[in-house]
Amino acid sequence: MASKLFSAAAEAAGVAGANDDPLARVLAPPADETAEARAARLERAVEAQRVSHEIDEDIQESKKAFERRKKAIKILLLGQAESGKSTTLKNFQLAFSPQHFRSERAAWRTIIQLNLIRSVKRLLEVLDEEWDSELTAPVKSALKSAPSSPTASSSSPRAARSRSGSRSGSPSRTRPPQSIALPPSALANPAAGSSRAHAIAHPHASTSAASSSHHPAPSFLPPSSAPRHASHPSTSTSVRFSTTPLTDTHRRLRGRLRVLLPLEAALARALLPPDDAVTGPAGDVCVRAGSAWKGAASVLASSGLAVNGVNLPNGKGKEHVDDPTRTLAACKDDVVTLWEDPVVRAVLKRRGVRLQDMPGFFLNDTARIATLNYQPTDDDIVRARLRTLGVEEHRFTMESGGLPGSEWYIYDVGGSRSNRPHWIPFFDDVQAIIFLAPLAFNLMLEEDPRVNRVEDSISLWREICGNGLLAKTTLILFLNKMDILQATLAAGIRVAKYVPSYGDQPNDIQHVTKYFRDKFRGYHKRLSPHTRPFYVHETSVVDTRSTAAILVGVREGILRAHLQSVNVI
Ligand SMILES: Nc1nc2c(ncn2[C@@H]2O[C@H](COP(=O)(O)OP(=O)(O)OP(=O)(O)O)[C@@H](O)[C@H]2O)c(=O)[nH]1
Ligand SMILES: [Mg+2]
Repeated sequence: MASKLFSAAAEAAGVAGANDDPLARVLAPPADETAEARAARLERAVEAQRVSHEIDEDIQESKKAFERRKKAIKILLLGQAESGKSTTLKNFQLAFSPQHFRSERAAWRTIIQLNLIRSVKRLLEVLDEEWDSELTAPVKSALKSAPSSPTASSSSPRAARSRSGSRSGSPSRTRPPQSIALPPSALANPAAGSSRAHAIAHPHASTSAASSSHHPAPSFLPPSSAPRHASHPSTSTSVRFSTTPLTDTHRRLRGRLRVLLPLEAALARALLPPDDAVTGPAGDVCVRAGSAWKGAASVLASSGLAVNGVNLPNGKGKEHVDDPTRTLAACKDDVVTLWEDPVVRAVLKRRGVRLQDMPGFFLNDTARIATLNYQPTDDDIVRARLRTLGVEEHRFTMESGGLPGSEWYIYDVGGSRSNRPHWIPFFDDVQAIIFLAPLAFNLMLEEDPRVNRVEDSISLWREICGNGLLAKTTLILFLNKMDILQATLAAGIRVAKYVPSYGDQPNDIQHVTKYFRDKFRGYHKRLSPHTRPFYVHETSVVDTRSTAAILVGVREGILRAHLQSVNVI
């Protein structure tokens, strides 16, 4: 259309005065036009025609893309933060578009290094908390005449964090238990909070009730156990004495590993322009949807960085960043020694910290990852943690299976509460929702540590089931992280302690899964605007093999429903 206008103008310019077209008259060259002016005018007309062609082609392309998208199958991945949405997406890519998945391998190397550094950082924090708390440990009357130690009279920020119980391998993990408070028809009423793992008895715990009001509560006690006022200040005091099994060797290791700490921020800066790199609630690096982090990370991973500097791929010019790969490799043995040390493990256990439950946990693989020529395996990529912000669109062309060559769009969303309003615009244009709900009955939300994770998942599920915009959408529920549920139950953690209505049913995986599955099924049945089938799968999406088998079934089911809805079958 645009090109027709310009060609008409160019033609008119060439044959000015040859007809009565008013446009041609307006565009006609002046009668006394020189040869040079004519040449310049014709050149401009040709350029205008070229631009016009380009615009026409763009419009055609957009129309085709719009048509393609309209016909394509669209899936929305929903669920709370850390439920496994992005991991499910990676499984889709690995199963149905493996070439594309593997083309991003280099980008994930940097993220996995970041994940490893983050775990080391957390490990060092726990050791610091341990050393801090030994300085404030109270002792009883044997020392009652001793003056208070100046080191014990105030609390360090680390010790304060430790007391608050808000930090652990998985930040929500060490919260004192809170029972799930679901709507009346869901689970039972909340029960009073009680102590759990992190309140492991300390050798001096029994003395705490008498500790002085001038001294902070000992960090090994949950906040609820800490006395508000001292009843007998004269019977106890705090002095500096060693209660920790950690030794000078541990201090030396910690000292050497501190070199890793600045790398996290430096890598994040190198990966992304400031507007795209964001720090998550747990202080982790995350990126906004649509940012070019994969390109930047690939460049960073393959740039063969010099020891002391790197040209940043984000176009911000030169900045000096220690080569993370070399620094990590230099620290490899120290990280392995510290992580495998039985005393360190005992301290972690006593403090109720399970680093292995942290998203993006790679400490067990340090010897393999902290090397100069590390290349991530498929499993590493699937297990890597990068928080999603906003909504990411991923387009697939199916390489095999039903309807090969068909186009699929998968939308991966950020699951934390502040991200949820961004989901709604996608509701009226998707055929299926895969809803991920880990049965983390003993964990709290990171963004609101008062809210139990299963409670949050169930109330989200209720909203999805009852939403009118989604009345015709296929809902597929993944009860995810079954491997973690299995380990939690095997560790003797009882569901009834957090979900009183669970009662005295057996605390095994079959009964627990059935209990929660029935809750989800009940809401699906009761709240769906029209009757629709309830699809549910028990998944551990970090297990790529079993997930691939599940996804083949899911894909065929969605395809069939889609074809039925457009009356093809
Ligand atoms: N053990 C285990 N870990 C899992 C499972 N599913 C996901 N994870 C891990 O949990 C972490 C969080 O998974 P993600 O897929 O990033 O979670 P998400 O739902 O995309 O989270 P947001 O982007 O914050 O909304 C990652 O480190 C995953 O490797 C699972 O079934 N078992
Ligand atoms: Mg995600």
